Amino acid sequence: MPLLHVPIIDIEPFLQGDDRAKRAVAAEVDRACRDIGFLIISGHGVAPELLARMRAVSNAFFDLPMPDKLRVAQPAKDVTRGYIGIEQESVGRSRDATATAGDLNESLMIGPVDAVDPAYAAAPAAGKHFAPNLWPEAPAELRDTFSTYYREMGQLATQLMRIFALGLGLDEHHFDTSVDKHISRLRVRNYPAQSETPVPGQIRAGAHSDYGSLTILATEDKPGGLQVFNAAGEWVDVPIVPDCFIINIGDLMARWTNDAWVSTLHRVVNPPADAGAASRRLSVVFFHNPNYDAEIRCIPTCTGDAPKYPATTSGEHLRTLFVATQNA
Ligand SMILES: O=C(O)CCC(=O)C(=O)O
Ligand SMILES: [Fe+2]
Repeated sequence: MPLLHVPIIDIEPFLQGDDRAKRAVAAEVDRACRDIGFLIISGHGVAPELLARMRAVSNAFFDLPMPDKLRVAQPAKDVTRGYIGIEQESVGRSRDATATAGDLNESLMIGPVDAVDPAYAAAPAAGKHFAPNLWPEAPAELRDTFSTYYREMGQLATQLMRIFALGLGLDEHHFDTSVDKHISRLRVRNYPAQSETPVPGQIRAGAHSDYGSLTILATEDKPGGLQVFNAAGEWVDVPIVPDCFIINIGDLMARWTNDAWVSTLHRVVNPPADAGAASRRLSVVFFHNPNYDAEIRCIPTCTGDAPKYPATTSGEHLRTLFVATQNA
């Protein structure tokens, strides 16, 4: 019987532990990724104060007048940087070309914060994955806080990829060289309180799956939250557990495992009409993506089946999916 709800897994024994403790964590994570593609982690070691700072600077940014936010507007559809306004994106289109309703959230996004070899960053295959970040002038602490958080999430994601490797029966360090120059994106999403009824079919974030290797989400318990589509075909709420992160795998990881693991459909629903006024919600989302030139070729031992997908690269896979969801 597959898991039908998102499990909570303490990863501290992996971060601290001996070989047996590590394998026990990896086995639980493997089961979650196979069955439902989502898990909640405790014992991750990230300081709650850092998250509190992230939330404070992010809310302060979204509270700025629109002209200030537009100073760091996303420069082009294939550049995953800057401010994206309400209804400018329909994430549902990554899976359903007919999903056109604009999502009811606004967001601010950054990419890598530390310099890599300039020739590597400027190579044609790098595309826009090392485009410069657009930093708002206010709030003043935003740049430092986002950069610290980005680095911290990069480290946590590397550990999660090690758990993944072990869970898939590979050497713990199997993915290390594919993620040492990761092109992850940190995106904060503000879901404003809802005073008007959305148009039919329009929700806070349309049903989609994430694109990359894994996502690390910190959100808050507000009316109108995250739901995942389980193996029984039901939408189930993801519980918000204090000081825990919600982790899910993305399409790239599913493809890498030859679909042994699932990149699960999820969405953010509208609050009930009578709770709309108190429903403002902030999500801090770290989309972990391997190096742009990491080759994503179905790992033969994951299923024993013939590869379902041709080999691709992380950079190409991500660019295609992101561009498809941006509205004119
Ligand atoms: O805000 C959330 O809870 C989830 C957001 C999400 O799924 C995404 O940004 O891909
Ligand atoms: Fe998502």
